[in-house]
Amino acid sequence: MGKPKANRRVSPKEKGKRGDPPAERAKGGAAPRTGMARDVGAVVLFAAALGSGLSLATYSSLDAALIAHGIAPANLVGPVGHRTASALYGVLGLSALVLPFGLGAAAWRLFRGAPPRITLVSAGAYTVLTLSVATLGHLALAGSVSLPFPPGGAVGAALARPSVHAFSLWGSVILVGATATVAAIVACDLKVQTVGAALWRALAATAGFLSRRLATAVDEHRVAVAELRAEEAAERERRLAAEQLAETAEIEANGEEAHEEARAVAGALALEQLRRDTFEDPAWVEGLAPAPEPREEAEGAGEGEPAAEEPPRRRRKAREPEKAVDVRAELEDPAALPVPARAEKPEIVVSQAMLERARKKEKKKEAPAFAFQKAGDVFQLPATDLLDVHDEKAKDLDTAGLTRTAEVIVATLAQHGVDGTIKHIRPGPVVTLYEFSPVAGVKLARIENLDKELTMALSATRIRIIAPIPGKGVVGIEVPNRDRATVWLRDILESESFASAGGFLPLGLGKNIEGIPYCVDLQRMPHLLIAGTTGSGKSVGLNTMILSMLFRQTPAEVRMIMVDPKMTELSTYEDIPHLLLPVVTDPQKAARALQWAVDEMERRTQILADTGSKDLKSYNGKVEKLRTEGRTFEDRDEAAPPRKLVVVDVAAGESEDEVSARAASDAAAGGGWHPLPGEAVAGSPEFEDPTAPPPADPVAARDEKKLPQKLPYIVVVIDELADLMMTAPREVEISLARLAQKARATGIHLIVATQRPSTDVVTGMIKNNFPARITFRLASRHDSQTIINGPGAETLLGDGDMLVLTATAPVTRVQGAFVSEEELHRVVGFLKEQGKPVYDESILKAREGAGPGGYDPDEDDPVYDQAIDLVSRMEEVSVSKLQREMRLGYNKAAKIIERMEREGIVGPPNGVKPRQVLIRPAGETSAIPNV
Ligand SMILES: Nc1ncnc2c1ncn2[C@@H]1O[C@H](COP(=O)(O)OP(=O)(O)OP(=O)(O)O)[C@@H](O)[C@H]1O
Repeated sequence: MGKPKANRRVSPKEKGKRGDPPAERAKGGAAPRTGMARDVGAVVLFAAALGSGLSLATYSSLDAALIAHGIAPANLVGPVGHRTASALYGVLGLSALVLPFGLGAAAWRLFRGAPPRITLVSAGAYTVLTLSVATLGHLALAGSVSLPFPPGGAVGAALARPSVHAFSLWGSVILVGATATVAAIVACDLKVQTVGAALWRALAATAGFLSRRLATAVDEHRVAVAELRAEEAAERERRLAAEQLAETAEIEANGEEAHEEARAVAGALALEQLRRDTFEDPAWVEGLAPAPEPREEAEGAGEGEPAAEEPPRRRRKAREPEKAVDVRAELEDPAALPVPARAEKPEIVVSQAMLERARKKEKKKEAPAFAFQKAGDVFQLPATDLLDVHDEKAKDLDTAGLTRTAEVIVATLAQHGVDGTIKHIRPGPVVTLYEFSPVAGVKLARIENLDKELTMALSATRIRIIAPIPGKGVVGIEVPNRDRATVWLRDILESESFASAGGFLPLGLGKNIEGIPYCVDLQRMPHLLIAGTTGSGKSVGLNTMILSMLFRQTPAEVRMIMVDPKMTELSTYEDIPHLLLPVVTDPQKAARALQWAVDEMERRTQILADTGSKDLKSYNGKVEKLRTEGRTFEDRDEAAPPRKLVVVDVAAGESEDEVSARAASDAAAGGGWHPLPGEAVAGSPEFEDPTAPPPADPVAARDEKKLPQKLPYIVVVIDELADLMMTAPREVEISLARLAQKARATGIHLIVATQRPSTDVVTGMIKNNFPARITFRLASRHDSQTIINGPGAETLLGDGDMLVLTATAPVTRVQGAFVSEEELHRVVGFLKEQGKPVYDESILKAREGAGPGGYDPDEDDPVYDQAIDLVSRMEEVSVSKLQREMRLGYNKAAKIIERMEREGIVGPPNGVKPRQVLIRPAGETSAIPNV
């Protein structure tokens, strides 16, 4: 019988092959059939899903009538589809739509070979899901939407009723909603977290989308509002600018009444600012309310006095949305609105000069063409008609732009911790000055250090900060105008400032920043040092200065020496009758010319001392008087001999009468007062007036020659000191220093220009002796320091923008006058037609031992021997005669004459006459008893 079957262990393989129980075998044999049934089931379910889906989706209640009349219904699945859908909707309501999805999902599972058990669970879950959705449909939509079937169907209605009864509506919704969710999870085999995460993502995406849409909408709205406001503000500013310009002019004309008007305009501007502030706040939508008309605002502002404490409070108020309505109310009633201090607009102070620009044209026609022109005997001064006419229409003042710039300045400074206000704006032709008052405690250096920030904020090329403006207690911020006006030389020369500028040598420099003509008197300065980088307007400036003098003075009154080593600028003046020398271009010769000027200064000093004249003006005054009387200095001295102090030696028994008699005999012997050390007071030949007509009567001319002659002023103009300093630094430096120290009284003045203000050119000695300086734009702050003892020149704009420093006034900014080449040539041509210059070129010849002043002829001096040889052949000699004959400097000639006097070769000084020569050349018999 073998082993019992129960004890035998069988491998699973074997189980399958031969040990399978009948049931398992039957199962294994049915597998192919099961697979087929599943596939068939899947297809059937898919077809049912599709059919039901199409039936439901294309359901229409009207189809019933169509079908009744034998017409094909709209339902895609035909009358059957319509009826099926109608039944499903009727029973299940909207939840009928779950059915096709459920059938489709089941078909999909069968296709994938999922176990039928799971499919059954899923089917159960779907059923529950369908029922709960039907109930929810009824709970949520019954009575509120119009559908051709009950939203929850018959089933939904049936289930909802007891549920509502038990849990009321919200309880039922929660309960049925939870049931539906669970059913969906089971039916779709989903995890709670997955569903939660999906829901959360959906919510987040929806929220993000909505917030983006909202932000875009707000931005678009804000931009639209801002554009609207900008247009509104621009229009208002245009109107205000036009009104204010007219009113500013009226202020000047109508005094008090116009002042009220100005206040009204200021109030209107302040109100506008407040409106802007309000509008930019969160309450901006409210701010769209139309602004009150400026006229009304002005009236309101005019009634309320500015309240210093108002602005912060008012701003805060405007920023509280719930109070924005109040602000609007105030805006609509400007009469109730005090003008806040913050919104107080700076006063635009338009100088009379600027206002007159518009009226100038008419005025000019009324005025004489050349008010100060004086008719010389022969020489005719040039008329300003030689210069071009520039009737440029004065541009309207951009008050809105000026105010805006002031706001930017205040805001930028505040941004960097410097609070304050701008009270006055002073527009000028080229720059506008904003006067900034910082609050107490602000260090001015901080403001100065913010120049770059301000320059950037104002989009300016350069700005200049004057901290503080001397005598004003405010900080000046000079901002270049967008449109620079040109200052024409003709306007300056025709201005009252120039006509009334006192002094002999007025220089029409240009206009100050308020547009007022700015003229200085070279005689008072009394010398001028000018610096400026190339292209800064230095040469044009020199031309306007030279022309100012040429328009004013004849060659008999002013002579010039021009030194132009660059051989560019001053050569234009070649051959005008005012020149003492051809324009000097050789630096060596320039050094000699300077030395000559020093000698001439010494000579003049002596003349002034001997004629008892304080300065050249007083000397020329005396000469003029003597000439009208037909007398000389000698005649004058005889007519009114000087009082002489005599000492009575009482101790020696001398009486007053004896002493007087002794003094009288001394005087008779030539020991009396002598005005000149042997010099002829009459002008040296080089100072003869080249434009004077030839004398009609030679006898009268000879008598006339005996009369003293006036001495002209001498102006030495050097364009490029650096070139001279490279050639003969020591000589030039000493000459310039000596002239600068002493030449003023003698009528010799210097204008020295350089583009290199380094300390090897403008040495300490030169600088110290030139207290008056002008600087055009310089390369660095350091250079500026050298010239005007402080910064500023490096921030100038070029094109004639300059700073003027005099010994008596603080640094003044001036826009230099402009004169074109053509104008210059016209004037020079006119002058040349008047006469030719008389040059004394011996001035430029090299002199031996021509060192300034220190010469003292010793025993073996060959020059002294030559001088004795020369003098012995003369009857009379004077220092200047010896000077000319031997081409010596004045000092050297004077020293030689003094030694000759000591040695008995020439006589003592003889009033204004030359000295008598007391020797004869070797071999000749002397006619003079004491030789
Ligand atoms: N006062 C002015 N107003 C308007 N423009 C001016 C004025 N001065 C000078 N300019 C302009 O600047 C240019 C240069 O001026 P200028 O020749 O005087 O400079 P510079 O300092 O003498 O230079 P350089 O040393 O190279 O000769 C002029 O051609 C002119 O266009």
